[in-house]
Amino acid sequence: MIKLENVSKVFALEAGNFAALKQNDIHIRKGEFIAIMGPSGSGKSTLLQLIGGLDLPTSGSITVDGVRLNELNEKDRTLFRRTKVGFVFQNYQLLPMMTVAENVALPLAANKASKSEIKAKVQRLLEAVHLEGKESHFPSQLSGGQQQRVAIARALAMKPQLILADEPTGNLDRKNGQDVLQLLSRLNKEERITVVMVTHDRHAAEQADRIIMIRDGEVVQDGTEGGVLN
Ligand SMILES: Nc1ncnc2c1ncn2[C@@H]1O[C@H](COP(=O)(O)OP(=O)(O)OP(=O)(O)O)[C@@H](O)[C@H]1O
Repeated sequence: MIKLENVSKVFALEAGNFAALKQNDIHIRKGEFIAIMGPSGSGKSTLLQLIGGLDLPTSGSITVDGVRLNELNEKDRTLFRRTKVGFVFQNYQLLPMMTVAENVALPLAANKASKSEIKAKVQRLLEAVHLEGKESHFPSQLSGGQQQRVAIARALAMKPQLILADEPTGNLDRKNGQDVLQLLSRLNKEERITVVMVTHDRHAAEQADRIIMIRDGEVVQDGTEGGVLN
């Protein structure tokens, strides 16, 4: 599903070049639930951005669902992100002036679906995250956990094979965090959606099949080999 070969990411800074990721090989199978952990600044978000085609590696190759991201032009990379990947962020990234239904409908509207099609789909997506009845609410009228579930519904709108979640429970209390983790876990198990989640929270990481640890831009431990779960 996801294959990174010898992937490095170097940022050019005034003080010189900075390698945020250094020659990493990572292989993630379809249907896996992966947690990426590591200290602040170790390169976790950078890794997620590369897998999601939000940025390109400086060297090495990245293949996602048979697509070699290095070889896509800007337009195809945008299409890849829109159709293949659902992004979930720590701060939800909902549009505050839009209702819950309008937020979830955003990716569908961009795809020129008809109004009735969109309405029916939004309804189904909100049911899937147990937020039926909240269609006309604004994000500010929901709890953090509910907002994150709206963001997950939006991420699911295009039926992605892959969800990339960057600290999805980072802003949530334990109960709301649990709900969001359970939802990701259910989508992984029942819909066979591959989930790659960056987290600082050991408890959250334990939901995953495998934990990949990153330090200073390098994978230092991989759950399948190092048994970090035990
Ligand atoms: N666009 C950029 N330009 C320059 N440096 C960057 C850029 N993006 C990230 N970095 C640097 O790369 C390193 C890795 O950043 P990244 O955000 O991937 O870390 P992280 O592990 O996700 O950290 P955190 O847990 O604090 O979110 C950091 O030192 C960061 O300053």
